[in-house]
Amino acid sequence: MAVIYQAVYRRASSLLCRLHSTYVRKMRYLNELKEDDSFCRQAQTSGAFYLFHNLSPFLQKVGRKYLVPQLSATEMKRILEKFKETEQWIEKSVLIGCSDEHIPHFALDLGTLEKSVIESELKGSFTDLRKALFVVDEKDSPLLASAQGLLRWHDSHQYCSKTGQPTQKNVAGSKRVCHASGITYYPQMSPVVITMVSDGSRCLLARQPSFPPGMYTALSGFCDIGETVEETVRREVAEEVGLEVESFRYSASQHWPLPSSCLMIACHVLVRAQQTEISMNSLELEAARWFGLEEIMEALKRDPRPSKQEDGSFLPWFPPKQAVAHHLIQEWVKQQTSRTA
Ligand SMILES: NC(=O)C1=CN([C@@H]2O[C@H](COP(=O)(O)OP(=O)(O)OC[C@H]3O[C@@H](n4cnc5c(N)ncnc54)[C@H](O)[C@@H]3O)[C@@H](O)[C@H]2O)C=CC1
Ligand SMILES: [Mg+2]
Repeated sequence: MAVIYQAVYRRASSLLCRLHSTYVRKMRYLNELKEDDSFCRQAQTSGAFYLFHNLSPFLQKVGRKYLVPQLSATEMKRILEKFKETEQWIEKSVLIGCSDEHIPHFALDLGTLEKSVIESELKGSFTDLRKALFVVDEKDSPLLASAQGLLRWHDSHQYCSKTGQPTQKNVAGSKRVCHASGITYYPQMSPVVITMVSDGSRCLLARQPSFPPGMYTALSGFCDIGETVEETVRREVAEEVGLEVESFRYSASQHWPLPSSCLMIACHVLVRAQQTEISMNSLELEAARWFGLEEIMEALKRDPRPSKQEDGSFLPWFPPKQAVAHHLIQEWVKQQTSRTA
């Protein structure tokens, strides 16, 4: 009965969907795949797969470009047969999106299979995510970030934290259930604010001791439970550089997978022009200082990597364009230049 009901429901929603835009149809289709295990299992047989090995994505270098290849279900089967593995492996995959034509996209971690064999078979290499994010085409880095974030969450949530029993993932990988306690676990991420502080004519950037030499970026911090985004921004700016936020403007957000899934919420704030003396928290930061517009524009021209001077010091440089911090710095420059024009 349930099967007939689902078929009727699907037929009715597909008729209705014809009236919707491509985007709406895609989102409805993905939602259905998440909610309906048998529909998703069937979709896996015609899906496209992105491969990972112990959370490192598979890339192919073609000329100077790094591509993120998709494997068809048939190619997946061939690889698994080579290892004498069954197609049940495909069930370990997680849904990460679909094409406009409704080809579902899955990510699959082949961590227990011999890495070098897959690499030579598919003519590419599993690449550390920290490198991969910055060498692939800009449109592919969010895909790698969300796929790896989801695979990492499944890898570290295989047991129920209340009963210690194994949890089972649904086919799409949008949740895990402990059948002993009835608890459903959903993929987690931590909200983090990233704040471009300005006093009206200068902006404040800082560095942590773990950053590569010379790299400065906007202040960041995890949201505490119960806080609003505005409260986190106000607290982090006070904690890290001892300044009072006067006004706040939301800019953009980004999923950031390092070291594990964060939702970066980027904003601009102004501090009181009469109170701009930095009192840096040296437990968290190694340096924090004001930058003028010209110095920022010079640093933006540099490659995003350390460049050592003859005297042993490093010129300031900023995170690459894939990071939302870069977007904040560019926005600040635009705002300052339009003001002075
Ligand atoms: N995409 C981008 O442009 C940027 C991303 N980030 C990311 O923002 C995140 C937070 O930045 P921080 O300034 O280090 O944060 P932070 O200033 O809050 O300090 C980190 C400390 O917060 C505590 N903490 C509280 N909740 C935590 C949680 N859910 N997970 C881990 N630690 C937690 C820990 O004691 C940790 O040592 C980092 O993961 C970093 O990779 C930071 C700057 C730029
Ligand atoms: Mg911080």
